[in-house]
Amino acid sequence: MSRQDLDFDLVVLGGGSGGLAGAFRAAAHGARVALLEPGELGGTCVNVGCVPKKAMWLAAELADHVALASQLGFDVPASASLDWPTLVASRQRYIHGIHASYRRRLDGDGIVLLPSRGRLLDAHTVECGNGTRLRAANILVATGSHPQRPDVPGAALAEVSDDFFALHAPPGRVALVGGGYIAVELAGVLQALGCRVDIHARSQRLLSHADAELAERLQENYRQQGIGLRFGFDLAAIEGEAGALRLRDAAGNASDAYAHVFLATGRVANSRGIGLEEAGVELDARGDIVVDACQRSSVPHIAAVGDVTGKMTLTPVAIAAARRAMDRVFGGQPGARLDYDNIPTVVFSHPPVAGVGLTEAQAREQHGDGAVHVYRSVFRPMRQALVDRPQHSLFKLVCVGEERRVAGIHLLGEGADEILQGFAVALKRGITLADLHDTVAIHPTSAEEVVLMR
Ligand SMILES: Cc1cc2nc3c(=O)[nH]c(=O)nc-3n(C[C@H](O)[C@H](O)[C@H](O)COP(=O)(O)OP(=O)(O)OC[C@H]3O[C@@H](n4cnc5c(N)ncnc54)[C@H](O)[C@@H]3O)c2cc1C
Ligand SMILES: NC(=O)c1ccc[n+]([C@@H]2O[C@H](COP(=O)([O-])OP(=O)(O)OC[C@H]3O[C@@H](n4cnc5c(N)ncnc54)[C@H](O)[C@@H]3O)[C@@H](O)[C@H]2O)c1
Repeated sequence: MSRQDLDFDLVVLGGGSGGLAGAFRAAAHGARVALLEPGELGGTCVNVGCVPKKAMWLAAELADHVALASQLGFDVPASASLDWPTLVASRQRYIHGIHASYRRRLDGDGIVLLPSRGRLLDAHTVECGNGTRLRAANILVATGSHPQRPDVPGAALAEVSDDFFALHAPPGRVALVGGGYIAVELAGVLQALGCRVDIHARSQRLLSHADAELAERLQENYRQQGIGLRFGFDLAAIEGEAGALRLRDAAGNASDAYAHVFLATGRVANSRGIGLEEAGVELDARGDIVVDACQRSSVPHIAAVGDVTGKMTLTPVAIAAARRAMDRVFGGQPGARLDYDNIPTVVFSHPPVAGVGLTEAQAREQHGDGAVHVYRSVFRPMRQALVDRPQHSLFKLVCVGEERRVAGIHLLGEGADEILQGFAVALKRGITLADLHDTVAIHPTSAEEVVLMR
């Protein structure tokens, strides 16, 4: 097929984190690119994920700071009332600015934006919603994921994280089902903004991906803040009517009544019904697109990145994978691929949980108990100590071998979200405990605890 027979060098399905990053990088390499996005530019992250979530998290932090300020003698009420619509309006104004800036960049880079859902007719042809057919040498699938609802009676009565961002008033008494990222983040935000929250988790602890000791301490923190935690919860049904919903467990017990029930029970790839399997693209049992280390699907000129692949479903991962895939296809870098090891993560809880590398349990399993050395620092950040609050931070290093190579860094406490990034670079470079000790501390900070642990 010659270039003249094709409409584009690349058609991208999805204008979220991965799709936009892939389109921009391909265009930078000189490719003729079309991008299909039926919704708002920016996808989940910008519209119903990281960005609005962080805005709400910042507001929740502010609520806490107001209380602190009052204890420190400032003439402010101990609990300031929030005009929720004003907060939402500021948040949405910020998000509209992101949409506009993406539109300008697409225009500037000569990328054709089609406000349409795409469907593969064959391995080189994408059909838009209005029937237009685009022939492309390469296709990038970055269609993301959607919330999964447990298959129980009454599940439709409950809401999901998308609905949380559509709230125009504080939701009052709230149940969150799930013990992962979203349940933990929304619980922290809502409780800090004056709601009463219970988490109902199927697991025996929160945040199964995180170091167990940090998760336990976060649980203590959440209980102190008044968040109800129920573990081993097996959801059987959701009953009642809007405004007074109850959860029933498998043993038949009914919960208190809640004004809102939010399901945060994982997400499912947007991979069905868009012609992928018909075009020869392999999906696994969960519906994730199967890709190799270079993001190639089972059809080599069709690449996939981000949530639709189910691999580390985070925005920076989708972006990094997309850029490298486009460097491989259009940038003359045949070996370009993302290293999925040692990707740092942050859960925006109150306080945040940040981690990179192996948890203590993973290190013990991989290297054996004898080779693992764990260092901890438990301390009260100055802001908490000044008002004699009980909240402590827990910082933890997991080192392996005689040379004490740093294999994991796990931080729970205020500032953890900002502290980890630099240390994640160091861990990826293979530093040892001695390298940390050789670095002079910055005092007085929480971050200095990382280089002072012995
Ligand atoms: C509540 C919440 C909070 C989060 N917080 C964070 C965070 O703090 N940090 C972080 O790193 N990650 C966070 N995430 C995860 C992050 O949002 C996702 O990992 C990221 O958005 C994935 O990017 P993507 O490009 O794969 O998909 P998306 O960003 O979801 O983009 C996919 C796009 O494809 C479009 N699409 C779907 N089907 C088609 C089709 N057939 N044709 C054309 N277009 C189509 C969709 O409309 C959508 O815009 C959060 C997620 C949620 C839900
Ligand atoms: N800060 C961040 O980076 C951030 C924030 C939010 C979301 N995300 C991404 O989005 C993804 C989705 O978030 P999530 O919280 O929905 O998923 P998750 O995988 O983090 O957690 C899902 C939780 O739901 C529970 N669960 C599943 N089915 C259940 C059922 N039937 N009944 C009760 N509990 C059930 C699981 O045990 C788990 O605790 C995350 O895995 C993460 O990759 C990232």
